[in-house]
Amino acid sequence: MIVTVTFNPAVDHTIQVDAMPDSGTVVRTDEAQFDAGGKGINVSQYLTGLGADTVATGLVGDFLGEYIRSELEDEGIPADLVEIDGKTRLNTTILSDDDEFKINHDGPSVDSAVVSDTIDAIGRYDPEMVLVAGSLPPGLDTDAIDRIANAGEWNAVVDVGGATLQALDTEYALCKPNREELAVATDRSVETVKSCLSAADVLREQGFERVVASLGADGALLASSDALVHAAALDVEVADTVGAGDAMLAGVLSELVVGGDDRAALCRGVAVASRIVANTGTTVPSFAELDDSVGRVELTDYAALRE
Ligand SMILES: Nc1ncnc2c1ncn2[C@@H]1O[C@H](COP(=O)(O)OP(=O)(O)O)[C@@H](O)[C@H]1O
Ligand SMILES: O=P(O)(O)OC[C@H]1O[C@](O)(COP(=O)(O)O)[C@@H](O)[C@@H]1O
Repeated sequence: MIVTVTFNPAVDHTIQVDAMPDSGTVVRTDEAQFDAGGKGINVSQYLTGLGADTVATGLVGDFLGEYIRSELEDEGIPADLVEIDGKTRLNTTILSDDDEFKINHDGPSVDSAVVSDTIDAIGRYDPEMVLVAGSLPPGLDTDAIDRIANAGEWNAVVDVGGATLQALDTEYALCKPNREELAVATDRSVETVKSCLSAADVLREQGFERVVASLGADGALLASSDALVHAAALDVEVADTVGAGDAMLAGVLSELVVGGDDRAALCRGVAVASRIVANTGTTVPSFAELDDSVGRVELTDYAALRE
């Protein structure tokens, strides 16, 4: 069982326009989508699609919080959400030609008492893994994440911003930075795949047993005590990349939780992500013939870099 924690869920509004408006003009479109989102919620959605056992926990409030609750229920995603007084946020992605513009709201202010409520919710499921993912709403700091990691016997996993990664103060089983977050967390250059692999090893020393870094169109890498390996991205027609990192992580965790090894986990992560980037928004796609996609992921071993 993998429990996900989203302290700052969002409704993802994805809108397609022919061209971005000029100042003072209006563009109209009939292509708009509203998805229940936030990183942990997305991971639980993809895990459910992959047939893995998961429960989504997190903080929701007001009408957009209700929308998230009802979407998860309609989609059959197990959830145990904590109700807050504030308003769940709306995050907007505008797709125009080949461009993608993302606007993320900070989210509602919350009281730190919600951390104990969240720990109570997690405790009801006795999970092997607990993932804390996404930004922190105003009112919470990195102590909230460390508290979750230390509250039970579970393997703690994080997918948070680079500065947050740097500020964490306990041991984690895995973290999933993207390229920019890897650079911020390590203060290192990440221009080449080799420099990303070295940065991932630096991050491991900061208290992460495994580092899985997603590198957009350059694929992903995994650094652990057993492996230093890069996987190329699959060649797919990209609709948008919203949820790509969450999909990668869902693929990786779904393999690790059943005892799969690092290489198999990385391949599955890349294969799952390739299905999501081919889809608009964060809708769960079909995972039919996923094993074929997993088999097409090309791995390069970089263990020699450590010698
Ligand atoms: N342009 C792309 N073509 C193919 N796969 C992609 C592309 N962009 C992202 N991906 C896949 O999605 C994964 C996560 O993407 P990334 O943009 O690094 O995540 P995040 O959403 O966390 O920033 C990548 O590791 C890759 O497998
Ligand atoms: O909590 P943050 O960092 O603002 O991110 C939240 C956003 O990220 C998402 O989870 C998508 O994440 P990725 O594109 O990084 O996979 C959206 O659903 C959500 O709007």
